[in-house]
This record gives sequence, structure tokens and C-alpha cells, in this order.
Amino acid sequence: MTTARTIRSVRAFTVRGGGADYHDQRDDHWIDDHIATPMSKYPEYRQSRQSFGINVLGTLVVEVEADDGTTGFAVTTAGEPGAYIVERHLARFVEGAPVTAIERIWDQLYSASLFYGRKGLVLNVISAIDLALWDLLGKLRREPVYALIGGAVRDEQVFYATGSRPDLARKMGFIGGKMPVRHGPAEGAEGLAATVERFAAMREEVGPDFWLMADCWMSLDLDYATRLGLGLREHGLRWIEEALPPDDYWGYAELRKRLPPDVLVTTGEHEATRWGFRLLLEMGCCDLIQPDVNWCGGLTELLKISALADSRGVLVVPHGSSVYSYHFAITRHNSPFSEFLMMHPQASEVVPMFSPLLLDEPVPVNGRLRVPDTPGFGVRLNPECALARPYEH
Ligand SMILES: C[C@H](O)[C@H](O)[C@@H](O)[C@@H](O)C(=O)O
Ligand SMILES: [Mg+2]
Repeated sequence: MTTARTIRSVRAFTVRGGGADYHDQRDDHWIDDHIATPMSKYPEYRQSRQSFGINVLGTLVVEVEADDGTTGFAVTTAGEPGAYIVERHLARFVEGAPVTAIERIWDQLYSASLFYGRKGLVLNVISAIDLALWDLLGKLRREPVYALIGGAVRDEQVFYATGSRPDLARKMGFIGGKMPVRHGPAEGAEGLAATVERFAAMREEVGPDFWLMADCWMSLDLDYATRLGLGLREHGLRWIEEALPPDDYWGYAELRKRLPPDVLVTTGEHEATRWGFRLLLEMGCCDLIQPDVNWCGGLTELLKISALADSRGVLVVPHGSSVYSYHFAITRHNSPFSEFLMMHPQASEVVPMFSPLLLDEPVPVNGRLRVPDTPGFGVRLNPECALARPYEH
């Protein structure tokens, strides 16, 4: 009987090179090629996001083991600092608890870390622990996680692709392509014109109906974002994403007022908890939200966030996060499509998002995916990826 099972131990491992910290790539990858960021105002940090440390954390793997030896695991972007938080602080709320006590564990993890957490790294860690618990519960009950949270509302999920080649994504069957914006305000009118030209050329490639989106990765200011949104609108921009820093709720609300309704304003991948998303929704910051289930508080919190959005008719289109978002999105009416991050260095092939860390990681075929029925999240750790356990408790 599952409810009789308790959690015997929780372990935190670190690993480098792709995985959940998917920005941790080799240097010939599109994802690190002159993409605009809040650091782009400093020329020395403009060419490469790794130069300012986007991949400094690396992947955290959290493993939970039940008293019968069954294990579940999940991954996030947190590396060694995350491992420390698990082993030295949060493990005490997991070990000894019933495997079904997911809500109570979440509340204790969040409440006990409030004095130093609330968002960012700590919520990434809480997300990984939460997802590992759902993986364990699915394995004990021999059910895929999506079946534990209400079951699929559609047979398959459709995807847009994020990467440098929306023209190739269209040929692969994706419903749209999201390109990173490469120039921020510090590169002036020339940079803005270059972005508009790049979009215009891509629109020529993909035709009039294929969705094209711009991902600004928190790099712009309100005036620049307004001008860029209006400029790209001429080339059928579907949405402008994360134009401003995540804390500028007021800026997002104003940007949404300034842009015409056919250009959606989106954000959320660096937001966390039901309270953060409540603020985005109640302040009218965006037209759809993009929480990352490995960062926003895990599946337990994302279900709450999704209900908030659903009550206001707002779509939830999770940021990347591989199987962890697929099992969620397939069960939600207000998550009709998802993101797939093209992790091939030239964005010319479909490869697993968290490669090489997860075995059996499903990928969209012709832009769509049926979530496998394998218990838990249906993935295994690749034994060829060397894990370290820096803080054994
Ligand atoms: C492509 C973007 O610059 C980021 O690297 C990506 O992680 C994220 O913003 C996304 O929406 O996929
Ligand atoms: Mg984004």
C-alpha cells in the first residue's frame, strides 16, 4: 500500500555539461551566440552569456528513496549551492515523511526557507525535490505522473521550437519558432534595426502563417521594447517574451498597454510561486504566462499557478523543462501547446532537451508528442554522466 511507504533518504548530486542547466553548452552553440541580456550594456559580456556566468550553477539531481528501496529523481538548475540546501537544510522535511505527504512537504520546504528563499535558486531546489517526490509516487503507484494529476485532456501535445532556425523548425512540423533577440538598448538604433531585418528575412523564409516570436531574456527597457514590438509587428510577431527584468511588473503592465492586442506580451520563466504569478496576473503584465516547472516551485506549485491563470482565461505555456512540463501540460485545458528548446548546436536537429543526462527522454516528432505511459516521469539518469555528491549528510 503506497500510503504506508515512507521516505528513507534524499540525496543531492551535481553534474556538469548540459542536462537541466541547458545553457551549460560547448562554445559553438546558438544558445550562447551574442544573445541580448541584462549584462549586454557591458561590451565585455555581450558576445557570450557564459562570460557573465549563465552556466555557473550546473545541474542539481535530487534523488528520493522510499523505505522499500524504490527511488524517484528530478533535476534542476542549482548545482553545488542547491546540493548544500538539500543536504544541510531541506532534507529534514523529506526524510521520514510518508511518500504521499507532497503538499505538507512542499509547505515545510517553502516556509522553512522563506528567510533566504522565496524565488530563484531556493525555488529551483524546492522544485527538484517536489518533482522527485512525484516521480517516486508514480513509480510506487506504477502510473505516469500525468495520470496522478487528472489525466490527459488531449491525445498529444503540439510544440513551438526555440532556437536560431525557425525556418528549419517549420519544416520539422513545429507550430512556430521563437528566436533570441541579439541586440539590446546599448547597441542603439542599429541593433534594433538589425533585429527587425533578421525577423523580416525569417518571415520571408517561413511564410505568412508560421508563428514567429522574439525572446528578449530580460534585456530591454520599456521604450526599446515598445519600439521593437511595433517594429516586429510589421513582420507578424506573435509575442514578445521577457522583454524586461522579472521584477518590473509595472513595466510589463505599461508595455502591454502600449502594444496593440495582436502582439502578445509574455513572461514568467524566471517568476516563482503562486504569489509571483498572482502579481503578474492581477497587474495585467502579460497575455500568457510561461512558468518553468523546474524553477517555479515544482508540479505542486505549478498546479496552483495554473488554476489561478485558468480562472482568468490565461494560457499557461511552460518554459521548456522537458518531461516535467509535458506531464503537466497534457492534463491542462489552458496549456494547449508547449515549448521545445532546440538543443542541437545549430538548431538543425531535434535532440532531447536535457541531453545527455536523461535516458528515454521523449522528443516531439513532427512537432508533436504523446506523453509516454511509463511510471513517474518516465526517464532514467544516464549512467555515463558522472554525478558528484558534494555534501553528504
Ligand atoms: C533562448 C533564450 O535566450 C533562453 O536561452 C531560453 O532559455 C528561454 O528564454 C526560453 O524561453 O527558451
Ligand atoms: Mg524565454
